[in-house]
Amino acid sequence: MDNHLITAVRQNHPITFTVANTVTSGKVADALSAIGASPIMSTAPEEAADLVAAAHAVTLNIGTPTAELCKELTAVAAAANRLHKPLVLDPVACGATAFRQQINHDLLTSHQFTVIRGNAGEIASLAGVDWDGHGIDAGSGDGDLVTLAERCASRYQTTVVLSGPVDVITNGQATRHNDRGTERLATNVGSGDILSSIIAALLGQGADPVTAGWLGCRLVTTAGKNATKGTNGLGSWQEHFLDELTMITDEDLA
Ligand SMILES: Nc1ncnc2c1ncn2[C@@H]1O[C@H](COP(=O)(O)OP(=O)(O)OP(=O)(O)O)[C@@H](O)[C@H]1O
Ligand SMILES: Cc1ncsc1CCO
Ligand SMILES: [Mg+2]
Repeated sequence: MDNHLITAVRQNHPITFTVANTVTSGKVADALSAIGASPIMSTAPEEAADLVAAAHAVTLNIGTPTAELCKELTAVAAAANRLHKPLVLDPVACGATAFRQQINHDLLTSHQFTVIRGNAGEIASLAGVDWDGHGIDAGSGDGDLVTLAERCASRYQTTVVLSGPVDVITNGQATRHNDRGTERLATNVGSGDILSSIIAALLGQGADPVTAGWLGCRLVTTAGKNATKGTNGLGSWQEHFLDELTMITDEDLA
C-alpha cells in the first residue's frame, strides 16, 4: 500500500481538516487539493467535533494563536483523540514567545499527537534543548538533529518530523532521512505548513506515522525541486510548485 499512497489519495480524497494559521491557510488548502486530498479549514469550536468526525485526519497549526483559538485547539484535539483520528501538530515559532510555549505545552500534555512536524528551532524548543530560534525559521544551534528529534519523540511518545535541508523522521526506534529539497522551499512562506497538512492527508489514507512523515517530505521536496526548473523567482516557482504537486506520481517518490 505504501507504494501506492498518492494513487490512493487521488482515488479516495481523504478529508483533511486543518486548524490553519491566517497567513497560509489558502496555500495549504491548494496544496492539499493538488495532491488529491479534500481540504477543510475551520476555527469555530461550535463545529469542532462534527468536523473531526467527518475528517480522516486533523492538523493543528499554531501559527497565529489567540486566546479564542485556544478553545478551538483544545476542542479539536480532544475530539480527534476520542474519535481515534490521526492528529498532527505544527508548533509554528513555538520557542518565540511564552504564549506559544504555553499553548504547545498544554496541548502536548493533555492530548496524544500522531506526528509533530516542525523545523529544528521548533523541535528543540519542544524537546527543552537550548537553541537560537529565528521567528518562524529554524535559526541556529548546536547538537545532532537526529538526537534532537529522538528526544522530542520520546518526550511526547510520538513521531517527529524535523524539517530542514535534511529532514529527519523518527519515532524513537525507526529513523529515516530525506534530502531532496531546494532552498526555495525555505524562502517560500508556508512550505512547512503545507508539509504538516500533507502528512495528515497521508495518515488519513492509512499510512503509518513514519511512512507518512517520510513520504510527505519526499512529496514536498520532489515537487519543490522540480519547480525550480525554468523558474527564477518565488512567484513563478509557487505556480510551478502547485503544478508539480498536481502531477506527481508514486514512482516519482522512490
Ligand atoms: N535549506 C533547505 N534546503 C532544502 N530544503 C529545505 C531547506 N529548508 C527547508 N527545506 C524543505 O522545506 C520543507 C519545509 O520545511 P521548513 O523547515 O522550511 O518548514 P518551516 O520552517 O516550518 O516553514 P514555514 O514556517 O514557512 O511553513 C521541508 O520539506 C524541507 O525538506
Ligand atoms: C509568517 C507567519 N507568521 C505566523 S504563521 C506564518 C506562516 C508560516 O508558518
Ligand atoms: Mg513552520
